[in-house]
Amino acid sequence: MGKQAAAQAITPELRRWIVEQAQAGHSAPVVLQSMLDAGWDEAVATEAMESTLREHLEGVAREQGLPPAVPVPDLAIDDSPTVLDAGDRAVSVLMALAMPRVVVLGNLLSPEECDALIEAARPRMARSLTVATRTGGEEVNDDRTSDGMFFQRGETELVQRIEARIARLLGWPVENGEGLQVLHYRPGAEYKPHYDYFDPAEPGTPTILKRGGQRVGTLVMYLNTPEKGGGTTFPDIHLEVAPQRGHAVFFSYERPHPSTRTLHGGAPVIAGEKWIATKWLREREFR
Ligand SMILES: O=C(O)CCC(=O)C(=O)O
Ligand SMILES: [Fe+2]
Repeated sequence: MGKQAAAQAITPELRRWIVEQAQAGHSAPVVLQSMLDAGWDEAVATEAMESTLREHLEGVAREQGLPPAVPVPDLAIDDSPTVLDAGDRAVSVLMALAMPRVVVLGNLLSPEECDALIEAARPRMARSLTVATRTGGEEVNDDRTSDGMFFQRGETELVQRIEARIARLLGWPVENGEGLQVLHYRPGAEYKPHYDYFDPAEPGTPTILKRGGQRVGTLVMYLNTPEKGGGTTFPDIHLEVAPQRGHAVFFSYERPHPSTRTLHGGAPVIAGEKWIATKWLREREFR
């Protein structure tokens, strides 16, 4: 059995040893097991590994000139639950990837909620604009051939309910969310692969960041099920999420950089149509 946790200090020597093990190609479970075999308390060993490797990777990233990592929203799925309590609803976990963080959820929205969102959005749809990082304004973008609209945060009782559910699931304040965006794709419409964070190299980005900082996470909720096509694709990781009504895909990005491998897009709708609601999460309060 391990020594008393209180008696076990995470020393610089231990940190150096952990980094050496990782550099020698030993996987995290193997390194952890050898620490346990040597008498380390499991909680202390896990914390030592996590904090050491996080700091080490952050140092390597900084040396490579990457922007610093920031905290991101996430789901409480460390112990592999099949169902999450979203307050007013039991949401299923259908697939989870750690790096990049991508989680597919089932039953996030009821069929009635999906229909009600579509009907509330329908009269307000216009050709989608994207945020123009060159200027900080908005512009029509040929990469995005859908129609869209934004709800104000908390605009209706339904929007409020969904936003509260999302905040609870992701452990991220409602105030840090942008207003819900609803998008409608007709056959042939698509959203070419892109990143949701704002490119730090673009001149308009500092203006955009004044409203709540960077985007750090995205939740795409499917409001209907197209007959064919319309999946959400992640080209870097060869993943395509099927658009099923009431399901959602969440992903996060701890720095505004392609190394997050969160390149994604809406594949062309081949038959039928596609409706989604997207919630973007910011670092801070979005006003
Ligand atoms: O249509 C999709 O599946 C993806 C939508 C998307 O990338 C976005 O709204 O930022
Ligand atoms: Fe996106």
